[in-house]
Amino acid sequence: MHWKDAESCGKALSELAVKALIEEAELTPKPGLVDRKDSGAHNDLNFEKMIVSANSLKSTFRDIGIAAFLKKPSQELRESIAEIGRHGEKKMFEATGGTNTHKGAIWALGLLVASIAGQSQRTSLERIANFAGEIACFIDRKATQTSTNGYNVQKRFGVQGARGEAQQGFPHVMEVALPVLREARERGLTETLARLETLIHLIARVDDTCILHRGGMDALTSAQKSAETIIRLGGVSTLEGWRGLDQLEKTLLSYNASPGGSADLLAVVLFLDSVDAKNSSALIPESLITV
Ligand SMILES: CC(C)(COP(=O)(O)OP(=O)(O)OC[C@H]1O[C@@H](n2cnc3c(N)ncnc32)[C@H](O)[C@@H]1O)[C@@H](O)C(=O)NCCC(=O)NCCS
Ligand SMILES: Nc1ncnc2c1ncn2[C@@H]1O[C@H](COP(=O)(O)OP(=O)(O)OP(=O)(O)O)[C@@H](O)[C@H]1O
Repeated sequence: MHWKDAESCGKALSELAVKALIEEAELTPKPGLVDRKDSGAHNDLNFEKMIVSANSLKSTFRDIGIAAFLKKPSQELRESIAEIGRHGEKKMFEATGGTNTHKGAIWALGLLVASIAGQSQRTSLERIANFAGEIACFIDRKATQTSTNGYNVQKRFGVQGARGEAQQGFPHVMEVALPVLREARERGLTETLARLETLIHLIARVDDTCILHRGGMDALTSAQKSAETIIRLGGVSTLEGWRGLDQLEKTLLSYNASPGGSADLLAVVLFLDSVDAKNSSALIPESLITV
């Protein structure tokens, strides 16, 4: 995808980012998370709030796309999008009445929107993820919050969380989740099952600070083991694997914990997949497209 100006770039990318957030919320069932069926481990959240929150972020992603248009990773870029990201967090809290719905998603999708907007021509998802990682490695000198859940968990358990995932170029997205999604589609799974399979692989592998701060290391290890069991049983498209989802849900609820970080990374996967699809369709010469 490349655009004639910053505005059309920002608008196009923000539409794809918000669509990915809505698709993540819509995926049902999702163990421990808000979906169409219930609110998982979140008593202050529901499906409608997730959708209102996702839509409230349209201008945030648009503004990030505009600010990053044709810009290379730099300290200046990092700080200008951090400002927009923080403003987006404020909007999200206003839209949800104070509940955290999409903090991790604003961070990850914001960086990726900035990365794509910075490219002067169509490029690979690998390059996009690496470029986003480079932006994330600059220190935001205006960051004010120091005792967030993420920081506290990082200090206590030594895990890198959302910051590390982005700074390393989204390894769980690029090396785990995207290949699982594509392979599941190739095996003929329905889109819903393919996305659920992707989420389960993320839960099995990601050091999710949402789970850690609610339930500690026990909760994280138990959730990862439950997800791993589903994979070992053949995945969500087998009867045994499908039944394993109940066990994963029970495990998460017993710790009052939800895999919010994995859910955010699923939204990232859906976003990158839609960017890739747009890029490939743009390769078809217009003369061959019949409407
Ligand atoms: C770096 C961030 C994530 C702050 O982290 P924080 O310490 O507040 O952590 P906290 O645990 O409270 O939230 C992190 C969020 O990440 C998600 N998450 C948790 N674990 C993981 C993981 N392993 N991988 C990816 N995401 C994860 C969760 O859903 C959670 O909501 C970010 O919110 C931030 O710095 N925002 C400031 C604005 C900014 O710089 N924006 C950049 C441009 S958009
Ligand atoms: N479908 C979803 N359901 C619930 N959470 C999600 C979903 N998708 C993504 N998330 C992520 O999970 C995070 C919510 O996790 P959590 O409730 O643990 O955070 P918190 O509100 O900061 O902490 P706490 O309420 O425990 O003090 C959100 O920041 C959001 O990014």
